[in-house]
Amino acid sequence: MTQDELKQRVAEAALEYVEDGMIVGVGTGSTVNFFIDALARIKGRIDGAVSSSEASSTRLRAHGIPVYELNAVGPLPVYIDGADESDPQLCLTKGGGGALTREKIVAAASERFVCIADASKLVERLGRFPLPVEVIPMARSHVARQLLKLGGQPVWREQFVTDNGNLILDVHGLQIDDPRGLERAINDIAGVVCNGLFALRPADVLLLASAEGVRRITPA
Ligand SMILES: O=C(CO)[C@H](O)[C@H](O)COP(=O)(O)O
Repeated sequence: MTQDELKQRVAEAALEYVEDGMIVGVGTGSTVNFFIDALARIKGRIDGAVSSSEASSTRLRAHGIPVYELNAVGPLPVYIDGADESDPQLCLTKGGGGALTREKIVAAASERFVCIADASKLVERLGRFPLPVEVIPMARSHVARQLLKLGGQPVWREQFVTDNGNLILDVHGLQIDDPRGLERAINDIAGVVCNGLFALRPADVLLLASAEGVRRITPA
C-alpha cells in the first residue's frame, strides 16, 4: 500500500468517532486532508467544524462544511489530527505543517483527541523528527540561543510564516527523555509562542494504519 492509501485508510477509520450533531475539531496536514474529504460524505449529519489552520478551513468550506470560531462554540467533543511522531504514551511531536499553536489550542479545548497516522509515525522515543517551535519574529535569535543551551540545533524555516504571523524554528538533535519537562522548558523561553511537543496534553487514542489494517492504541 502507498503512504497515501494508508493515510486514507486511517482517515476513514476516524469517522467512527464522529457522532450526529457534533461540531468536530479538525487538525491540519495531509492525513487530515483525507479525513476532511471523508467528513464531507457525512456532512449532513454534523453541525460543522472548528479548524486548526487556514488551510483546513479552506478545504472544509470548499466541501460546504461550516467552520466556526472556537470562541463561538466552546469545548468540543472530539479533535481529529495527525502527528509527525508518537511514542507509546501517545505523547506527540506535531507542527511539521506549521500549525502547532492552533492545533494545541483546539486539542486542549477538546474532550477527546484522536490522532491519526500511518505506522511509520510510532517511535519508542520522540526526537527523530525535528521539533517545531513557533517564535515571535523579534525573538528569533534569542530563542535559537536558548534552544542551543537545551542541546538542540535550531534551524529557521525560512520563507514560512504561521497563520499567527510568527516564525518556526525546527530543532534537530534533541534528546527527548522527558517530553513533559522539555515541553515546559521550551515554553518558558521568552519569545516562544508554542512548541510542537504534545506531552502535557497527549492524544487519548492513536489510530495507526498499516497494510494489515488500522490498530487502535491507547496510552501504554
Ligand atoms: O502537525 C501537523 C501540522 O502542523 C500535522 O499533523 C503533522 O505534520 C502530520 O502531517 P501529515 O499528516 O501531513 O503527515
